Amino acid sequence: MPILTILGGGAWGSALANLGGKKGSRVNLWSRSSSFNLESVITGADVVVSAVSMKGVGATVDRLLALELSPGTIIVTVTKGLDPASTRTPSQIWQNAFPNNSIVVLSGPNLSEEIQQGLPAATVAASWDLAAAKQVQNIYSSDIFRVYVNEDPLGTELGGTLKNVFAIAAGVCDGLQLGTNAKSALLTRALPEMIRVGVRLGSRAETFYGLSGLGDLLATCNSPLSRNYRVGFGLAKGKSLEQILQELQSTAEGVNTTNVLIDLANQRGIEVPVSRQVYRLLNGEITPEHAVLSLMERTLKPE
Ligand SMILES: NC(=O)C1=CN([C@@H]2O[C@H](COP(=O)(O)OP(=O)(O)OC[C@H]3O[C@@H](n4cnc5c(N)ncnc54)[C@H](OP(=O)(O)O)[C@@H]3O)[C@@H](O)[C@H]2O)C=CC1
Ligand SMILES: O=C(CO)COP(=O)(O)O
Repeated sequence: MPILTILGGGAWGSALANLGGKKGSRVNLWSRSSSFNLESVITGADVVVSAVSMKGVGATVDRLLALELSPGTIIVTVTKGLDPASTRTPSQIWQNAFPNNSIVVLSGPNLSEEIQQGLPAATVAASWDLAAAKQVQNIYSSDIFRVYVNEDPLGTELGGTLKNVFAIAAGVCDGLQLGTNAKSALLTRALPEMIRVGVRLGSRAETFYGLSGLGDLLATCNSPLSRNYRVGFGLAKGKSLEQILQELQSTAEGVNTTNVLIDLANQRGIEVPVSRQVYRLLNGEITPEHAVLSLMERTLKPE
């Protein structure tokens, strides 16, 4: 029976603990408020899943570095964010800290509330080490959770990370009641923007057409269960970002991701028109209506 240790007892960590238990793994769920110590649940673990938000990744890596993690332990990262200081993804941070361990990215259209209700979903386990990805596939696949594998961890991770920026835009679109045509245009233009960034950072374009890219874009941009969508919706309804985040009482990674993405785009000269309007909106430079107008009035070009 595999031993699975989840780090982070938030919405997604809790759902992943339940999903892991369904398939018969022995599951430990650890969070900073746990009464047991981290070492006791790391020792002997076959798989350690990091389910903390971006702001907790550095501290979690440091905690594990202080312990003896076996090189045979697979590290799975499910965080959908970018590090503001280095612009690196969580899997890059984990790989850098643990060069001898296999790192697997688990990402897809996986709204935790639906999964906790037992509704069916699919996802992707991605790694340079395909055997490790397949091990995670076996541990997590069940009658309600179908896991695919691929060998593009960066593309898989960036799909789940970048779609949060567009989920904010989609929330604005729905909050302003712009209609189905506008929403379709937004989501369709979001995909090449994600691919442009992903390919420049070293991912494969085709990964973004799969579950972790287009799949997660559709789920998150169409669901009020998404916290990032709710950020955009709230802004369109005239609430301040501060008030929205206070009411959410949960993680909306898209806010930080937008800021880091614009840094990256500026450094590398990547064209990200939709993300740039989301950035200006989040930073109080424009109104939601002005953001829409700016996109409509861009220089005309071929599709
Ligand atoms: N909810 C969802 O539907 C999905 C979420 N994700 C991603 O998973 C990640 C976690 O999201 P979610 O569980 O929903 O968020 P929550 O807001 O529910 O939980 C936040 C988690 O991050 C941890 N955390 C926050 N700050 C720190 C810190 N400074 N040090 C250590 N740990 C910290 C918390 O740890 P602790 O438990 O110790 O308090 C908690 O586990 C995000 O990147 C999100 O994008 C991915 C797929 C689906
Ligand atoms: O990533 C998610 C679903 O795949 C969760 O989206 P939110 O973080 O916007 O709630």
